[in-house]
Amino acid sequence: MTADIETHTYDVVIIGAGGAGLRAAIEARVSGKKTAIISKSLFGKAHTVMAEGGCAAAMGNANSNDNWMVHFGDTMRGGKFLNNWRMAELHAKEAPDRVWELETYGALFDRTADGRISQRNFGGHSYPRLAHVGDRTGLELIRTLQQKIVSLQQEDFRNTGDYEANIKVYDETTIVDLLKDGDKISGAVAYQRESGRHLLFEAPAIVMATGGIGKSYKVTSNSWEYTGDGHALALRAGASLINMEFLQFHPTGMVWPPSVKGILVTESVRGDGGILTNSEGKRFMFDYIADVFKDLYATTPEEGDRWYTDPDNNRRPPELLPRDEVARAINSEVKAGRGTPHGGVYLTVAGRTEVGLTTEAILKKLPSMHHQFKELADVDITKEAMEVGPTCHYVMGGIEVDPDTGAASVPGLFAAGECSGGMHGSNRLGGNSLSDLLVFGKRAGAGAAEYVDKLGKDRPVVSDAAVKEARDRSVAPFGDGGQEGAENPYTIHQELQQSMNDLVGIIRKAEEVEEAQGKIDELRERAKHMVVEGHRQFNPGWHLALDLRNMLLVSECVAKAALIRTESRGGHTREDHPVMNAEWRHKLLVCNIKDDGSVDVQEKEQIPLREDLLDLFEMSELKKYFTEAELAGRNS
Ligand SMILES: Cc1cc2nc3c(=O)[nH]c(=O)nc-3n(C[C@H](O)[C@H](O)[C@H](O)COP(=O)(O)OP(=O)(O)OC[C@H]3O[C@@H](n4cnc5c(N)ncnc54)[C@H](O)[C@@H]3O)c2cc1C
Repeated sequence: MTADIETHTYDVVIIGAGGAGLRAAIEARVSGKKTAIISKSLFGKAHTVMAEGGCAAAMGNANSNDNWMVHFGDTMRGGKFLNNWRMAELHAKEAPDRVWELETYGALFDRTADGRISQRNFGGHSYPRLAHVGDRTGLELIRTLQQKIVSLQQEDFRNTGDYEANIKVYDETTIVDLLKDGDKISGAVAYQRESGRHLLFEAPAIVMATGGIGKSYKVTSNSWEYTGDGHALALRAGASLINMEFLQFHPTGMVWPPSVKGILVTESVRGDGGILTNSEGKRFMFDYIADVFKDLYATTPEEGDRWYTDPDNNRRPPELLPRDEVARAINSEVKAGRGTPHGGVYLTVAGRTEVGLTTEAILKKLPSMHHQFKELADVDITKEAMEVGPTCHYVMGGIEVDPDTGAASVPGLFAAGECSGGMHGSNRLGGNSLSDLLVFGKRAGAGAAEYVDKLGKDRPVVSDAAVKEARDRSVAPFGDGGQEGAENPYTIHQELQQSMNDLVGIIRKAEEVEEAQGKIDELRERAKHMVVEGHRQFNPGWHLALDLRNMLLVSECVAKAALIRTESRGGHTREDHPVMNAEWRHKLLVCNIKDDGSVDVQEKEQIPLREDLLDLFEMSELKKYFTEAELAGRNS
């Protein structure tokens, strides 16, 4: 017992029970480490469970021309060459093994006619590459990883008589602060949602796997737990964040009815043959093929449609451009007055029999979408068009890590999944997150285990004073809501969401981002006076007050980086700097926390792309992204 608080001691603590956290936990446990999994949500209800379309891996099942090099090229192209190339390389090379490994854990993917794992098309991927289970892939992924964890617990029971001897799950438990001994991680403080009681986890290694930050935005596909906790916890512990200006606005969220605005409409709808049209009935994406993609996409609807059945002799339809391109195009159509009655565009699978979308095929391939629209909007997608528009979906930015081990700059801190940064550059391709979770979850778990081995007996120690400080800080919001100057967390959250949506959203300009920064400063001051009433047992107002500390910090990172990057690239579009600038491609914006608690953003040079990887691209393509100086000396 330290500082009169329930204490648990582990080798490795994993914060987050999504795909990244569970894969990291499996690796740490099989490396012989006593491992805890902490999850803010219920076990099984992490964001990964919501993933629909699939998991990208160049297995070559649907087209034997596919291989890791093509996948690597697509990922770099999708990220506009700002990606951490080593991560993109490891990801492309290792994703197939991670998917096949899932099968050994018991995953049941959809199959091709000859019995291999079925792979579907997605935006920005040259070949059908997404291993999937209908449009419920994340559910199967989480189910399988959980099953593997249970099997490890059964093994531990056989050996020790205790299921939880070496791996234990603490769900509905939220980490509020990381603890350090000198410069090294020593543990973390949490509270339990239901009881409000605090817990202390002593551990020399922590893997952050907390997912994204979408709840800082008003219209988002993300659920309640995506409040940027891991980003903020790591930042406050001294780690750096990169690429925070890059947020993915998924082109197709529901726009109607208002209560479900933002809920995702999977990209598989387009991958399987769905088309986007405006209020004039025009397939408008043909007008939005950017120069860098000109030769890769069909220029007529006929060619685009032929591609579904004959991909080797036709180019893909522009509905399958990377997400940033499609989201901007939809935004432009709506702004030009060619939107639907509810401010979106139409997405249609009904009647697309020419690409194989019969009613039966729609129901088989897109059962969740059919159910979602029928239940939430009373729209039958086998007969009617869907109304869709952009929704804040994914953060490319995150904790800066070593690609091979997932280690952050703070000794003992590791990160994987959506809360880590670098892999996807300025824009993530659909399907590349589920594979990212598996590849880098495994690597971070192994990295953490190796770190613990190297520490030996010389483990960092938790200080009672730091635990008390964390605990006191977390209960500080309790008070009398009627007192003068008291602020309500729900009001602060609403104002933050509105500002981020309107001022640092899909299209940005300097004055608006500056206005957002002013608003964040104001909200940070007001947040100091947040008061929550009642007691600590299941008190959502209190939980939100604690989450806001993280959302405000992460929003400050997004706004500050968005102001500094004076170009448009991937998930960062500046109306006042509309062009991609090669001088910015080799620069990262790195966020750190200053002594006064505010965010400092500095430019940092990217490590140049390795020569053999550069050789995978045509010179004509590289010229679109790189400066002349960077390409000097290469054969044109
Ligand atoms: C609707 C939807 C559909 C998607 N479809 C696809 C797809 O088809 N293919 C694809 O590749 N990607 C898809 N994505 C993206 C992908 O699902 C996510 O990027 C990915 O699941 C993130 O996984 P993760 O393991 O990093 O985090 P998550 O799965 O979100 O897990 C985060 C975990 O951290 C926990 N947590 C957070 N904060 C704390 C804290 N303070 N203390 C303790 N625990 C904490 C949460 O409770 C949760 O357990 C989709 C996303 C959405 C929203």
